[in-house]
Parts: sequence; structure tokens; C-alpha cells
Amino acid sequence: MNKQKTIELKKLSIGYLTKNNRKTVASDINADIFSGELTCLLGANGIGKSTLLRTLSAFQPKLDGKINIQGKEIETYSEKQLSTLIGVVLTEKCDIKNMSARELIGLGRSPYTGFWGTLNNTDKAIVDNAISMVKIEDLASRMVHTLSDGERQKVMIAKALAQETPIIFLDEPTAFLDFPSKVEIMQLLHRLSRQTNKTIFLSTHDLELALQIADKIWLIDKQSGINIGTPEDLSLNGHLTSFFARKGIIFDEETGLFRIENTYTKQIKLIGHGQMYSMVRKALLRNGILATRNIESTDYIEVSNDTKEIRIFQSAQKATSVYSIATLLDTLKL
Ligand SMILES: Nc1ncnc2c1ncn2[C@@H]1O[C@H](COP(=O)(O)OP(=O)(O)OP(=O)(O)O)[C@@H](O)[C@H]1O
Repeated sequence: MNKQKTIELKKLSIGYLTKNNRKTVASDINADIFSGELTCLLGANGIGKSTLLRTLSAFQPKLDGKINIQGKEIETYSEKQLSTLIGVVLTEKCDIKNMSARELIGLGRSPYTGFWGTLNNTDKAIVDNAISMVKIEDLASRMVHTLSDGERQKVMIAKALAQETPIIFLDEPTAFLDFPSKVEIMQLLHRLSRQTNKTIFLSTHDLELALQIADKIWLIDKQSGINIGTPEDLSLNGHLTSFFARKGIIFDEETGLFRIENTYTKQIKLIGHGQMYSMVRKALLRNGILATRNIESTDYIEVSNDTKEIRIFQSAQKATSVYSIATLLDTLKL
């Protein structure tokens, strides 16, 4: 695929200007965003994700530096030109009454339609295609103000697709969605970036999902600014670990997942492999017991992934066999 640098940020500063105040949210951002990639922006509440997306969408002025879109400074584009270049999906509730989901999605065509916004057959086919890509055929004739937050979010994504822009920015597109819908939307955005060579840049708090699906991750942090890379590189170079370590969350290299930092009161040797091993280990960690293969202890637990048997060896007694995590925890009096 022909990945291209569609957005170039040079010494960019973002923030807010009020009458006699200048509030810088982030400064000296030097970075590129590529077509054919899904890029996810991760960072704590209030760190500046929305501010960055709004600045890149030209909804608010930058404080300093340069934003180049397809090789030209953002300020050189007219509003109409930008509307055929960038589609924006915000999380804010819209105050739309008396409009069906299909009509709202049709507004995505407004950069291409005449003054009255009348859709021709091509426009209608594009709207239908957007509806089917997001799989919301059953919502199309519903009135927008009757939709749930998650349903409306999908409609807004379909509207951005109908706009057929090479760049799409989304501010927390998965915020209101249930877990299967979060996965579905992220996979859809990833697929779109690949199939249509679009540049898709979104902010999210769904870090596990972002780490599994995104091509590139931007980590924004007060201490170390912006770090950018593939999820794997950010993992290997320690940026992910340090990013979350500061927040009482640690990256567990054995499971490849994040977990909340527990204080361990005991430790025990755990023997076995596979899902059974991982689940027993998870349950013990959750109960304040550090359990791995590498611990030397006289008491130990052995699991069989084939028979699902958990054998507990305690105080040199005969092993006790149990077959569920609940019984294991009862036996260990946890
Ligand atoms: N209109 C405004 N005027 C002044 N400061 C603002 C304005 N809007 C936001 N801010 C401040 O800018 C900073 C960044 O806010 P922003 O909304 O970009 O964060 P965010 O990373 O998107 O947060 P969240 O994850 O909570 O959505 C915050 O300190 C916020 O209070």
C-alpha cells in the first residue's frame, strides 16, 4: 500500500487565547500522520486530545508552529476545500430534532451538493453504502433525537463516511458504545484505513483495544510529552510501561495485558501452561498473591490445561484437587 504523509506537524503549539491570557495545552509537537493507517491518541483526561483534534480540524486556531495537510498549510484551504478533505466526528451531543438518521447522514454530502442540499442518485448510493458499512440499516429511518448515545455515534460515523474525505478525525468514537460495538467500530475504521487509504486519527480511552488494532499510537503525557510508534515498539522501548506505571497500572509482560498494581502479601509457585495457568494466576494476583513459575516455595499449585484440574500442594499434605477458581479460592481461604 502507498502510505503517505498526509499531515505534518512542525513545532505546533495548541491551546487557548483569551483576552489577556494564553493557555498552552501542548507545545513543540513535531509529528506526521500517514494515510492507510489508523492512528490512536491516548492520554489522561484534560491532557489535550480534544484540543489537538479541534486544532487539526481548523475548528480553533493553533498558537504557534505549522500544520501541513497534503503538503499545504491548513490556513491556505478554504472552508469548502477543508470539508472535502477532513471529516470530523465529535462526541458532543447534537441538538437535532425532526431529522431521520438517513437525512443526517445525507448532510455528509453537503460539500458536494447544491445550495438546497438535494441528493442525486450517486449521493443516495453513497449514503446507503455508508449505512451498510456501519451496519445501521435498522436505524436509518429512526429520528435522530430518539437514538441512544451509542446508536447516534454510529450515525455520526456513517455521516463522516458519506462525506468521502481522505482524512477522518474522531474524538472518542467508542466512548458510548458497548464492548462488541467498540470492537466493531475500531475494526471498521482500521479496515477503512487499509481499503480506502484514508488517514484516520482518533482519540480514545480504550487502551487495550487501541493497542490491539491501531497501526500507530500517540501517547500524550505531562512528563514526557508525545511519544509515537507502533504499539509493539512503544512496548519494547518501555514507553507504554512508564506511561502507565505512573498511574498505578503496570504492564504485565507475561500476559501482555495491563493490570492494576496490587500489593502482594504472599507468593506461591504455579506450575502449568495455557489458559488455565493464566486464569489461576489472574485470580491469585487479584487476591494479592504473586504466582509464577519462577517462584520457589514449598507450597505450590499445579494446573492441567487438558483436564482443567487444579492441584493444591499445601503443608506437605496430599494434593487437593479442585476444578473451579471459586473452589480454589475457598480452599486457600482467600
Ligand atoms: N475553551 C477552553 N478554554 C480554556 N481552556 C480549555 C478550553 N477547553 C478545554 N480547555 C482546557 O484545555 C486542557 C485540555 O483539554 P482537552 O479537552 O483537550 O483534554 P482531553 O485530553 O480531550 O480530555 P478528556 O479525555 O477529558 O476528553 C484542559 O486543561 C481543559 O480544561
